[in-house]
Amino acid sequence: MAITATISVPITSPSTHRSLGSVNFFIPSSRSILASPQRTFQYPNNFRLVASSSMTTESPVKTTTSSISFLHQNETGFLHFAKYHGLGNDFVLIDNRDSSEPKISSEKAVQLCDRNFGVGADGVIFVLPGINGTDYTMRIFNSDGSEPEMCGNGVRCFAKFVSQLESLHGRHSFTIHTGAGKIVPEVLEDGNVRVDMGEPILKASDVPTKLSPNKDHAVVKSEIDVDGVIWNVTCVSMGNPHCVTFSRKGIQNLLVDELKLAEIGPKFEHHEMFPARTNTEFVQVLSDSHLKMRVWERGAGATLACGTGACATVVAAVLEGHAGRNCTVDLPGGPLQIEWKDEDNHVYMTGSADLVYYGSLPL
Ligand SMILES: N[C@@H](CCC[C@H](N)C(=O)O)C(=O)O
Repeated sequence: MAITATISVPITSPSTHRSLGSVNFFIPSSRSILASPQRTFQYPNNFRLVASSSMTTESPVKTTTSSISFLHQNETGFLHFAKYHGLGNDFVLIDNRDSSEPKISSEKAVQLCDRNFGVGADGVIFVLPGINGTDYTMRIFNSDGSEPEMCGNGVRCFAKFVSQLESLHGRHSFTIHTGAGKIVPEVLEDGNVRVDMGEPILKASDVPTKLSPNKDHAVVKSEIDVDGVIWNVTCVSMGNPHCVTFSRKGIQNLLVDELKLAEIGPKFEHHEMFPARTNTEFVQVLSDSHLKMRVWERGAGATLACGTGACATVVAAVLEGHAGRNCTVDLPGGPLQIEWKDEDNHVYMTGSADLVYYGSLPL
């Protein structure tokens, strides 16, 4: 539950010194946070945002109308957004329910995602009107401006954002149209979100990968040469493509903390065997129900978590015989609970999604 401890944050135009609005910071409950006395944030278009004051928060307070009204502001010329994260995989969320076209371009999304000159995020997510009988549509731009089909952590953040926009309380669920088809998140009583992520796609040409299928049209524990090193990979699509590896020549169980991700990740992402590029998960098996994973994301690089990647990891672990269908996947940003159900072949993901703050930007 978010609270309403608010720092007064005026946005002023450097040229006219005119007030342009404000940003509210909502601090997650059960934490005590001391904001530094003077913090400066630089936003695109040379607008400067200065937060001064300090505060502590000690007890959870229910979200009040001030956060709701902040989200429903609609002066023209401003982009109102919410910043959320799912285990450190962070997103700018935009209420786009009044139009089926995203309010900002992919170029603008790249600027917003910049961690030095923008808000800083792994992607920008739009809440659009539903299509094909669904309640909402989700679209997302990666931080490089490309548009993926799906985002697991993003869909949990989307669910929490929609709950706030629609003032939904208690346990509730809705349907979301995505590039990966219909996705159904359920916000639980404890604030976590459980998502029916649908069926994994294993057919090589649909992932897509040019690696030769070796098991029922799928690529399971196949060798791939990446810059002279032979890795064993299983390819899975959760709507978006994933290449999962547990081992490479000479190393049966990867020690993921030792990997130089920034060096190896891009070589997988742009490998000729992946015509749509790929997300890559490097996985260490801790037990048959506990995996540790680091990810290099297509279009975003090394992130602290990847929901679709955690789902693909458990599917690959089952196919390679490393684990059972119900696993905890530890990511750098925290754990996800993943179940690949035998009965319906769907993958279910459960994890947190948290509000960081609300903000406004001149468009
Ligand atoms: N972090 C996301 C995946 C976002 C999309 C990905 N970078 C892609 O291009 O496929 C997740 O949590 O699933």
